Amino acid sequence: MLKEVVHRSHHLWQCFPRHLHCHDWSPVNSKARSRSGRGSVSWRKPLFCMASYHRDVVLATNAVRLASRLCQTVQRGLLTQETQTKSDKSPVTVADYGSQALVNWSLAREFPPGTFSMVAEEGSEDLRTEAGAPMLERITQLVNDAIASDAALDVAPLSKEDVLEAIDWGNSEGGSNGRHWVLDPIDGTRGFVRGDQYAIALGLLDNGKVVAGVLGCPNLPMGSIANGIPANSSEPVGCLFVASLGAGTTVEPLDGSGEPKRVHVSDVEDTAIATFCESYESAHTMQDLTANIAGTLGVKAPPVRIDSQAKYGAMARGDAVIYLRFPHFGYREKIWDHAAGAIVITEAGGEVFDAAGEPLDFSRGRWLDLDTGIIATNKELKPVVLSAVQKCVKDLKIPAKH
Ligand SMILES: Nc1ncnc2c1ncn2[C@@H]1O[C@H](COP(=O)(O)OS(=O)(=O)O)[C@@H](OP(=O)(O)O)[C@H]1O
Ligand SMILES: [Mg+2]
Repeated sequence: MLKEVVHRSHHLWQCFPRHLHCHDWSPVNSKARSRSGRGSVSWRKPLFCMASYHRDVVLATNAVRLASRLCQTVQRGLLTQETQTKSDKSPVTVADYGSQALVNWSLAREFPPGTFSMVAEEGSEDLRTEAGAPMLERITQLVNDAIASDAALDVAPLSKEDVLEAIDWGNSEGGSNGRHWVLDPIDGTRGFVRGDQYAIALGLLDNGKVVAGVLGCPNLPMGSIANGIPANSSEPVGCLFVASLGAGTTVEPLDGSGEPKRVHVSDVEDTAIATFCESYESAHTMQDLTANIAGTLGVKAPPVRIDSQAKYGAMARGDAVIYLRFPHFGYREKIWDHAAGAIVITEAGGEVFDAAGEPLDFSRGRWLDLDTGIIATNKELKPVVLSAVQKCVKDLKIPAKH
């Protein structure tokens, strides 16, 4: 089946120069028909020529929406099955693999395998073993259910082999030359298991720079979370953040029920009224250090702690003014944990940098090679935040470059 899709995509691909695609999606959408009981992830049609990454953004948005559906299904099941313990990792793994397969499959409808590079978290090795067979069965079912739930996708079901193949399109090492997609199929695994925040994070690198990013945040309220995430609120949840170089950052409902709106980072310049956000999990960031930095800055509000790159999205629309992340000694950051989030912030007018004040370098393969920590804030506050960070890091005597 994939071969048929790839063939059609390849034909499309040959018709248009790279980065400047003026076609609508009629070859895909002409087959779409409305079927009762099936929603649509609102596949967008690019109608006219726009900035160079517009087409990539459209594809990425559709891919993330589709993967979000699968993740929502799995999380719902995880939280409702009484026999399922929350410490059981298997549902998470199923969702990770399924989300990665769907994003890769979606991109491969337009970029034939072999013509796009994807740096993603998962590989299919374990699923190819006898022990992995039941899991592969379940993933294939979830992937096909997600595709079937979309009225715009009238394609034959994927086989198990198709799913394995799609997962493995994510095995690129990235690097400083050319275009590389970067995917975290479920960022914030622990939040996912708890029933809290997580994100499907898809970025695009061009010659080592992040040029586009899409964050699907299925549990993030559309309204501000500056004062934390309200329990049992009637606020609509599910946000999609989209950013591309020079085009700004937008947020819209993940379910396609509303229009994208431009967002901007907070313009607060007084640290006494600033808020900061950080990882929910204390194992993921040195919360003593971040408290110290916040204290040095005179920040009074308690931290907003949420999982995943949903933090970057929340910050991009001004819910928090500062983001502080300081993993414990020895942890190496991976590019898929920050690529999409970083451009969501920078295109919203913010800055993302390490403790040396340098922007993050995504050109070195699967890992980020940074000085201590990751910090984000608005341009006005960067000098004062950086100075507080450097003072507190020095006091802590953390070895540089960890
Ligand atoms: N020990 C340690 N230190 C620092 N960071 C770690 C660590 N272990 C994991 N990770 C990565 O953190 C990703 C989760 O993002 P956050 O840390 O922002 O969220 S949270 O901790 O769940 O609140 C998480 O992403 P996922 O693995 O996709 O969930 C990890 O890549
Ligand atoms: Mg992650």
